[in-house]
Amino acid sequence: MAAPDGGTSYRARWAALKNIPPFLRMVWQASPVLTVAMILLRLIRALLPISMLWLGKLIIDEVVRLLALPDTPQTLIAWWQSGLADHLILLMLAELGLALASDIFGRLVSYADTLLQERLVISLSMRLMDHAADLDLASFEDAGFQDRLDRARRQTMGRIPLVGQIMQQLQDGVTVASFAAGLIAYNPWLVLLLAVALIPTLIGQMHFNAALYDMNWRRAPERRQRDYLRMIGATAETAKEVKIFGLNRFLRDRYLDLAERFYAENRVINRRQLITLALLTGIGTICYYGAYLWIIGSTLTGQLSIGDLTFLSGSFLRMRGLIEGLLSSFSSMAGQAMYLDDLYRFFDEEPAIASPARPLPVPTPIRQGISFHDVGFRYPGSDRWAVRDLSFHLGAGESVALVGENGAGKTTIVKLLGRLYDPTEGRILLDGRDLRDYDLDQLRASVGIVFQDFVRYAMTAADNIATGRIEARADRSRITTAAERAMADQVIAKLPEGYDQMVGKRFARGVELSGGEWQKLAIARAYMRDAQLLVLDEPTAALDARAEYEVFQRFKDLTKGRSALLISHRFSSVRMADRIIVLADGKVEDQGTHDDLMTRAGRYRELFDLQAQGYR
Ligand SMILES: Nc1ncnc2c1ncn2[C@@H]1O[C@H](COP(=O)(O)OP(=O)(O)OP(=O)(O)O)[C@@H](O)[C@H]1O
Repeated sequence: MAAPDGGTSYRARWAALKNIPPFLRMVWQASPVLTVAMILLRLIRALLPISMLWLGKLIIDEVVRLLALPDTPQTLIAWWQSGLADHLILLMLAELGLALASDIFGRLVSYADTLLQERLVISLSMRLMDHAADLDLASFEDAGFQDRLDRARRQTMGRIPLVGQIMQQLQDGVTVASFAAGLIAYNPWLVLLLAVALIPTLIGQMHFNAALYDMNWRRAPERRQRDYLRMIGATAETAKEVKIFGLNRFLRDRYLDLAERFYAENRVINRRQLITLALLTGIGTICYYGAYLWIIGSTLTGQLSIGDLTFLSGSFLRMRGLIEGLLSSFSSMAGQAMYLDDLYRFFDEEPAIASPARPLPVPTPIRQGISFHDVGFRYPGSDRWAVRDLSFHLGAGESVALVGENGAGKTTIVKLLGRLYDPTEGRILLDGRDLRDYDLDQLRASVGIVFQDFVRYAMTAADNIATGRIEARADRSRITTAAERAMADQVIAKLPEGYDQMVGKRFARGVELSGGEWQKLAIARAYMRDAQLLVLDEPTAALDARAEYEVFQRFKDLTKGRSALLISHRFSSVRMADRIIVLADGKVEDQGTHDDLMTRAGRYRELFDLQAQGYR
């Protein structure tokens, strides 16, 4: 994948500003009410600074005017009684009112800001999860995609403050415009001076933000590796092996090596930034004092009043701070907007596996079964065929076992059955129609697969089973029945909190289970479904021989009338199937019942004898 137009070019940065409107649309979608409230609050707040400064000027001019009067009162009470200070008092009250309002609006803005950001996190996270669920499994197994996903996930959290930043930007923009209007009224050159002082800083800042983005972009794969090393160096899942094999040193050295390279490049860019920006800011300061000189000079020559002096120098000071802030946050905003590309690119990713425009309903019951016709499949990015010229039939109501050595293609067949992938060549037919013609959700709902590497959810035991049919999560009797069928009920009976026991060590109160116990929970998931085709892809490897035998025996009984596919390396279990398919190098090498296969001097008998010998 090519890098986006060199992060170092300003064009890329300006172009990234186009990402802001869609981002604002997302903000709006996250909460229209809060967005409107935020804009109104900030608009009011934007006009308060100039109003207060102007009142300050009026107050000073009034004081100067009063002091210049002949025979001024000598005490405060006398001032009060004379009524001369009435106007001044009014002005001061107005100033106090504005100061109070400014405080209150400030608090309201940060309150609304926090709420809006929270809403955005929620809404973006939901979109991310929904979209990830729609994408193909192939995407998740692709390293390039994982980098994109990683960046997109980061964006959901990392870009959230951008909301506040854009809003602040708008607010400061309005404030600056109000000050600029004031300055222009006095002397347009003042505004120009200010611009000359600040533009070089803006360009410098933009340049360095782009360089940092560019580096982050290029280094995403390494960063993922670095984070992965840190993760395996310090998590509960890996602690055992890391200790026993003494991997700590190896992991931290590799981590350090990657981290140092990252750090070195980061330091170079940051150092350059330090020097350049220090110089540019110096120019800004000189210009600022030039303007200050003009203001003081004009006051001395009587062109400006003392109130004007305070107003102008106040405006100037505030504006400089504001514009500097605006420019730097504008350029950082543009920089952040470049990161948004990653988020959008992720959202733009379309799944290749989807329902057709006019999907067929999956037949219930399935009458003929499933047939593979010369199916060939290559994993994306791989030039090796995982299966090739594969043809076999899985009849309705039939139980079939797949055997074959590691890498023979058993799991690949399971993935093809669940349409996690589509064949590269050939066709898979369900009751005579291509799997691709059926409604995808219905198809997946009619197969129940327990994978070899099933997920161990850090949730309650009941939820671990309910994931097999999450809509039935509240149906406790369905869950307990599924548990009994999978012999998981015995596991659960031993848990202090039974079905409501948190399992796994990730969270507090969690109880760790043995590998076999986890497998029983996973198998129970299959029984939660009303699947017409049930697949056990070797989820029984950690079960002892007796337990596996029993699981398979029950599986066979309980799936009567439904199609079942069993994968196991244990021949004692495999022989229970109506038919056994022997796979080698992604092809069907032989098939038949156990007895058939044992009469032939093929791979099946060889493997069977090998295993049997081990037990003698
Ligand atoms: N995600 C993947 N990307 C690329 N190649 C893969 C992927 N998964 C499997 N393969 C390759 O496809 C071939 C078949 O793998 P598969 O997992 O189907 O074998 P299996 O028969 O289930 O093996 P095992 O008994 O070890 O589970 C293997 O050569 C494997 O290297």
